[in-house]
Amino acid sequence: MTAAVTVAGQVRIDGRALFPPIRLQLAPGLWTALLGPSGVGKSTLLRLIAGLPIGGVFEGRVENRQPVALMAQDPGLLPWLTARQNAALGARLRGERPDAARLEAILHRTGLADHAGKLPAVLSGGQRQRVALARTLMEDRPVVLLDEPFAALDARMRMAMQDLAAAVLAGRSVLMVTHDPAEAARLADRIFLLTEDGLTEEPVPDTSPPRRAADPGAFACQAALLARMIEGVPG
Ligand SMILES: Nc1ncnc2c1ncn2[C@@H]1O[C@H](COP(=O)(O)OP(=O)(O)OP(=O)(O)O)[C@@H](O)[C@H]1O
Repeated sequence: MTAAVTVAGQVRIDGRALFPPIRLQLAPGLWTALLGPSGVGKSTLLRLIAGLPIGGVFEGRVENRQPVALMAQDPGLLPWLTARQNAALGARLRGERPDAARLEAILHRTGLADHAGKLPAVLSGGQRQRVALARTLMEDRPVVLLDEPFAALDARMRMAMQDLAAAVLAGRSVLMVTHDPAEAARLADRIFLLTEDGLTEEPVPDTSPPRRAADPGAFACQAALLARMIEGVPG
């Protein structure tokens, strides 16, 4: 079993700490979900683990850093490349030939086969997000960081893409930021909630992910998470 990637410390933006010192450990080979209010620093934690610059000062360390694939909130597609070329971008940037069979299979499984020759400008928001997902699934990395990866998808497509990601990324250490407690309850082996008060680990269902949409344990987990997420909200 590979050592767990861990981010420990705190982040200051303009001198103000976003949250008290935390220690977030990814479950090796499993899915970890991270929820929390907008602006609390979830994407910043992903960028720290990816070794990318952040908008503030990090006081702490990242332990057991490993090669990552990052799917950022913004699909970040190159506008002059087709969906297929964008999906294969990682290999091209490394000067490698993309695995053509794998590329076509992933384009097919992300529902992009009929759109693979189109430029991002003529794709819908959900199609663009699926190109970014396809690009991430093409990468063969031990750690995969997903920032709200299914947020732009309709309910049916979202569930299909969740199942696809769970299958393709089996055995990877995945950290997924999401605002959707149902998504966390369906996909995660471990769930954390980050707030201005710190990081807490939340209970997960006792079944293995990906869970059925109607799984009673996932429903109960979703309800409990929602209650935790709106604690202190008036009304
Ligand atoms: N490049 C930057 N320069 C300055 N401040 C930044 C920069 N990037 C992020 N921030 C600030 O850092 C804080 C945390 O941002 P971050 O994107 O990590 O939040 P988040 O929890 O992912 O939010 P959301 O759920 O809305 O995506 C926010 O207050 C944001 O304004």
